[in-house]
Order: sequence, then C-alpha cells, then structure tokens
Amino acid sequence: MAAAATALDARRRRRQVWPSLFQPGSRRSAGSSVLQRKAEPEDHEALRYSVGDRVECNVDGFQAGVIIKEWYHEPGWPKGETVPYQVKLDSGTTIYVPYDVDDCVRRATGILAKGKIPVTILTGFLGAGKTTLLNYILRAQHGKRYAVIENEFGDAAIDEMLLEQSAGKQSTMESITVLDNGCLCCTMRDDLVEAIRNIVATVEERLEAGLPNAMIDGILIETTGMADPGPVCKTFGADEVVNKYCKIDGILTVVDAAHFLTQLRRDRPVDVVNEPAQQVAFADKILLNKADAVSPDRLRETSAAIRAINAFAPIVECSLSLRPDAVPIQEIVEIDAFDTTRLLRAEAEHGDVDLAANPDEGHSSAHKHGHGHTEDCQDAACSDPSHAHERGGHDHGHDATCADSECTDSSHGHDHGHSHESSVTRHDTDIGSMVLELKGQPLDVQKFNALLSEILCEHSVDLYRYKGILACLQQDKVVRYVLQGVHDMMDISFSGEWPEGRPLRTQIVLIGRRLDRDEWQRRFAECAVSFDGASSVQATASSASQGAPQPERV
Ligand SMILES: Nc1nc2c(ncn2[C@@H]2O[C@H](COP(=O)(O)OP(=O)(O)OP(=O)(O)O)[C@@H](O)[C@H]2O)c(=O)[nH]1
Repeated sequence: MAAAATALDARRRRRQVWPSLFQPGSRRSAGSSVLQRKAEPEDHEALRYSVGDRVECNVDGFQAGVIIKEWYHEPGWPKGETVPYQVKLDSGTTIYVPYDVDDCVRRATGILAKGKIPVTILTGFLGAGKTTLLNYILRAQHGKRYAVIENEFGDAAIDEMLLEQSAGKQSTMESITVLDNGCLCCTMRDDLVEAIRNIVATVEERLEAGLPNAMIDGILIETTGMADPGPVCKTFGADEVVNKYCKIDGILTVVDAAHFLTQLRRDRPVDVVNEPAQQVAFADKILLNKADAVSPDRLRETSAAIRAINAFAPIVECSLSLRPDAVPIQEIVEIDAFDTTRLLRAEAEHGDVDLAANPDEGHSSAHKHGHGHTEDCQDAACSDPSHAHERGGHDHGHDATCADSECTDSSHGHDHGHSHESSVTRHDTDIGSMVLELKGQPLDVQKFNALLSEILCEHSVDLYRYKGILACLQQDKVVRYVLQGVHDMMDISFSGEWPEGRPLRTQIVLIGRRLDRDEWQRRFAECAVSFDGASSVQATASSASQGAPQPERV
C-alpha cells in the first residue's frame, strides 16, 4: 500500500515538474504571462532594485529570490535587447524579469527579505550523541539564535530536560517544541508542520512589530534515534508554508564509533530496513563520534563501513562530549549542503564541481579504505544479542546490553522492544552509492526524462539522496540543469546555457537501497546524444558499493 502511494506521488510530481521545466525552449520569466514585451535598451530608466536585493517574482505565484544582474541580456536575443533583471530564485532556478513593475517583481518583506530559515536535521542511532551535539551548538558562543524541535520517543521529554540544563543556552535557544510520543520516521507528521509554521508565524509577527533580533538563525530538529530522515525532508516539499519560508540546510548524522558496526551487522529480518545504515545514507555530513572510546583500528573500520554506504558525505571524527569545539560550529550549521545553487556557486569559484570527488581527500579526520564490511559478521569484539524490533518495516532495535570489549562508552540504554521471530536474516545493508557520469556529450532530454521518471516511479522509496549537474541538449543548445532529491521529492532547476569553454559533463550521484546499478548504467549511457563540437565521446557510468567505497569512474 505504502509503495503504491509513493509511486503515485512520483507520477503526480512528474506531471507537475517535467512539463514546465524540461520542455524544449521553456525559458522562464517572471510575469511573462502578464506582460510579453521585453524592455528595449532605450528604456534604461533607473531601476527600483539593485544586485543583491531580495525580491519576490511572479512565476506561477510569487517566489522569493535575489537579483543577480541588472539589464540582463540573454544569449540568442537580438543585439542590445535587455530586460531589467536576472533573478536567482531560492528554488535554484534562474529567471529574467521583463518589466520593473509590481506585477512582475516586488520587494521581499518579512522573513523572505532575509532569506529562508535554514533547518538542520540531526539524526543518528540511539545514544549516538545527538543531544550532546545539540547542547554544544546551543552553548557555543556564536551569537546565533535557534529554534529547537525535539522528537521524543516515549512519555517523558528527557532530552528536553537535558537541554534545559544546558548552561548558557538561553541566549541561543529561541524556543523549544517537543513532539511527544512519536517517531518522525513513519509518515509526514502534521505536528512537525505545525511546529515549523508556529515558529515562522512568531518570527513574522516579531519582524512586523520591528522588534530587535526578530529573525532567528535557524531551526534545529533532533529526530529520535530510530527516525528515517526521509519523511522529515518531505515535509519541506509538501507543505506550502514550510516550503516558502524554510529550507533544509543539511542532514547531520551522528555515528557512535563504539557501537555502529554492531548495530549495522545485527541480524535483521529480510525486509527490515537497516536504520543505522539508512541514517548514514541520508547524511550531508557524518560526525563519527566517541572516537575517544575506541581503538584507531576500530575507528578506521567504522569509517570504511560508513564510506561503503555513503561515498559522498564528509566524515568528521570527534568526541562530542569531551572536545566538542574540535568541530567548528560553522562546519555543522548553515552549511548549505542541501542547496542546489551552492553547487553552481562552487563551480563559479573553482571552475568545476566534481560531485563524485573523494570527500576524504585533504581531510585529516577521514580515511580512505578499500574494504567494506563483510557479508557475514566476523566481528570478534561483538557479543551483541542481535535484538531487532520490527515496526512498520523499520529496524528499531538497540543494543542496550552491548558487551563490546572495545567499548568504554557511557551510553545509556534504550530498549524499545525486541523480536527474534524471523529465521531469515541478513547482515548486509544493501544500501550503497553510485555515480552516473557522461563526458563530452550532452543528454537527450526525452530519453533522460523517461529514465529518471521510471526510476522515481519504481524506486523512489529506496532512493535516499540524489543530486546532479546535467548537460542537456535542448533546441540545438546545451543547457544546464541542477538536480536534487530525497525519495520522490525531486527538484530540478534550469540554470542557463552550459558555460562556454567548459567540457561537457553530466554527473549524478545516487545513494539508496537495492540500486539497480547495471540496468541504470546501461540505460543512462543510452541517453547520450551526439552534438557538434563535442571533442570526445565518452559515456561512462560507475558505481560505489559496499566493498568498493570510492566511486570509480570506468
Ligand atoms: N565516550 C563518549 N561518550 C559520549 C560522547 N558523546 C556522547 N557520549 C555519551 O553517549 C551517551 C548518549 O549521548 P546522547 O547525546 O544522549 O545521545 P543521543 O543520540 O541524543 O541519544 P538518544 O536521544 O537516546 O537517541 C551519553 O551518555 C553521552 O555522555 C563521546 O564523545 N565520547
């Protein structure tokens, strides 16, 4: 039932997204349905806004963005023809504004004048150190203020009490909302939407009243140790208000170096999702915590197991309870990890972006190792009782009685139930990463559209994260799209013509469960289209799977 609903969502979404964004020649402009004429050069009267100003543009309703160019001329327009503005919408799409009138463009007010509120999602298995991390963020002297949403599993809001004790949190913690008695993993939760809407309404009221420090710097959501971050992300695409005023800044996954391998390798019934692996798969950044509690070998092995699941997220080794400030705050909040435009900004700064680049290179606290964990758990240090708890297809087990000889951790135990009923079990997570890459040729939009739609319709439930920069042939030109998604929540934004002189390269990284690697690679290679001027023809697809931690380009 759940899978059918998801496939339907994907189909519905496809109908909404593709026709407007991927139709050949669908150059988008603000208010173009209202006013068709473009401004002529002699109309160069003084403009109302300048580069950097935050505005709202009328594109199927008003959407916020920032002016990036005045008197914009698009390649292909007659010489000298310009429009007042080019605008980068917060969604990542670049548009032009044909007229400097309120029907087309108006000044953004309230929260939107400052930009969407960044939301950080803290996830990680039970006892990994999420509350310790949250306390650190709230205690640090960074002068920022956050609203906190806690998801408490059980009756007592223990983490709230722990947070209340946090010295110095008053100046950094704007508000705290506890979503009690639930697990954010199972469905999109109305109370999460309500909590975020309340925060937005309060901030808007305070901005309107002209109160000092009315704006907050972000919202921090701590999920329970058993949450699948997917539905939390979906909230941001599904609710209009949340989507308008907030953006996901990044998903931080805290991993317990002392227990992760044991948790990962616990026997599970065949159809039960491996929660610790899933949380790693979703991560934009992984904090490998409790480094103080394990040997360097164990740390390396854990790091390799993480890398086998998520080949792309940076891993930061840390001991959050002992030396939290070894992890600079600016590396964990307001990192814009979810922002598609960040990929293009990086490209502008560094000339090229390699989405499949090894995140460990140049990072002292991460490791490169060629091995993943084995099919059968050989961990001599593990005497875990393999408790698994099946609830809605998710593994909610927790090793409250871990007898790992390596472990000096003071972690408190949480036992939310156990089941031993399944005789069919597995150790592998079947979660991994892969890269689809095409060099020297653009993609045929129709073929790629068909492939992506099919993948989303049939596999979105198993696709945790994907992002890509696409070079697509559209009306004899190569144009660039930026792709980003979580399950069937997919964003694809047009970002102009392919930069002149830059070699053509499409890259898509995917992280998920049961990735159909061979089939997708074959179909992806078939999306290549010949294009005059392409210097070399090289369609490649590669994969990063367990046991092959780094994505290789073949
Ligand atoms: N040795 C060691 N213990 C740590 C470290 N960080 C956290 N802990 C301990 O780990 C235990 C769990 O930490 P929490 O921050 O409550 O973990 P959590 O992920 O919020 O736990 P749940 O909310 O129960 O899922 C606590 O006893 C912490 O003191 C660390 O860096 N080293």
